[in-house]
Amino acid sequence: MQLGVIGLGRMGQIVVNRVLDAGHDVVAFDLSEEAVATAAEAGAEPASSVDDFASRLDDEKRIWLMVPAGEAVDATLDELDPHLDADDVVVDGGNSHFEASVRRAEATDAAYLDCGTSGGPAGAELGFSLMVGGPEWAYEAMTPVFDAVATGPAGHDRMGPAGSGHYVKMVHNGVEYALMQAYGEGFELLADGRYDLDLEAVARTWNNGAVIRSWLLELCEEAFREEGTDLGDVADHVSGGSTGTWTVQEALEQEVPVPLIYQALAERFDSRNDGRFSRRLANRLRYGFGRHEVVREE
Ligand SMILES: NC(=O)C1=CN([C@@H]2O[C@H](COP(=O)(O)OP(=O)(O)OC[C@H]3O[C@@H](n4cnc5c(N)ncnc54)[C@H](O)[C@@H]3O)[C@@H](O)[C@H]2O)C=CC1
Ligand SMILES: O=C(CO)[C@H](O)[C@H](O)COP(=O)(O)O
Repeated sequence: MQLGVIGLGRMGQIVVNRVLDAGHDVVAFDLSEEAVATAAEAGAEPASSVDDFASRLDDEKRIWLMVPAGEAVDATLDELDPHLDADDVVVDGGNSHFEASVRRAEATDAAYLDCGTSGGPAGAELGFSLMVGGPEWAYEAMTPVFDAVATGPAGHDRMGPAGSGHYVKMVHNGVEYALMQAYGEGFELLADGRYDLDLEAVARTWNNGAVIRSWLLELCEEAFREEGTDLGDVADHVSGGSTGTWTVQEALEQEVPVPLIYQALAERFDSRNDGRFSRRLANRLRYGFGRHEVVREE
């Protein structure tokens, strides 16, 4: 089978490599010539533009987009659209908002599959977990590619109609935030608590048979091993947050309580503030009602 891949960054190169390793052909394009050259070295057929890319694909085009979510997806689809018809399949494997995916599925002539991709660059060896939404025939047509990119046949499934794949991935990321927060709080208590503990040893012990063992906990173990039990100079700053924000917005709309996911998201936002206004005001209000001393900045 032949697959065209657009977007050859951290994730796209893995898609290329895994599909090539499974014995399929790949045509590759990226705005970065360096990224195209890397894919070509791995065995992909390089393309120099979207038009050139489309001209190298078979009549029934099978395309995987792995560009950043948002404008890049729309820009790529705008350029691809004149080359697409109803026999073609386009997969968006990025972290797009599910409503954008529904809109794009309606707008294009091709069959559109929204594919939530989990595993990250670190999961390259094992393969990814793929959550796919869109027409059943298109999912079936892409099965050899999904088998190659995922951990295998059990690593992907069709979640439902257009949007459902990215919807499930959005919630997956919300769960990811809450799990990270829970591990973070537990290790913070251990770090600041009564015993002088080696947190790498704690994580390793937990990872061997404990109820709370997981890949994220293995990554905690790795972090303590590589950064030290006090995390060295790793800053109190967490970036990102779009998928968690969408999860909380959707939970509010559906009136489903997700306090843990919200709290984890709020902690991220809080990590980017040097001095929280609300806490400074609380500091001053305690003086207002109780004549408690105001703690002043040095
Ligand atoms: N890195 C991760 O852990 C994961 C990322 N994702 C999602 O996968 C998608 C890609 O992520 P990464 O590979 O990490 O990003 P990246 O930034 O490493 O790579 C993106 C690539 O797309 C190319 N690109 C941007 N606009 C383009 C355009 N209009 N036409 C052609 N190429 C274009 C860039 O040159 C770059 O090579 C994003 O939606 C991301 O949210 C999903 C799961 C995990
Ligand atoms: O989807 C992912 C993991 O599952 C990606 O790593 C994503 O980039 C995480 O972004 P954010 O931290 O902003 O949610």
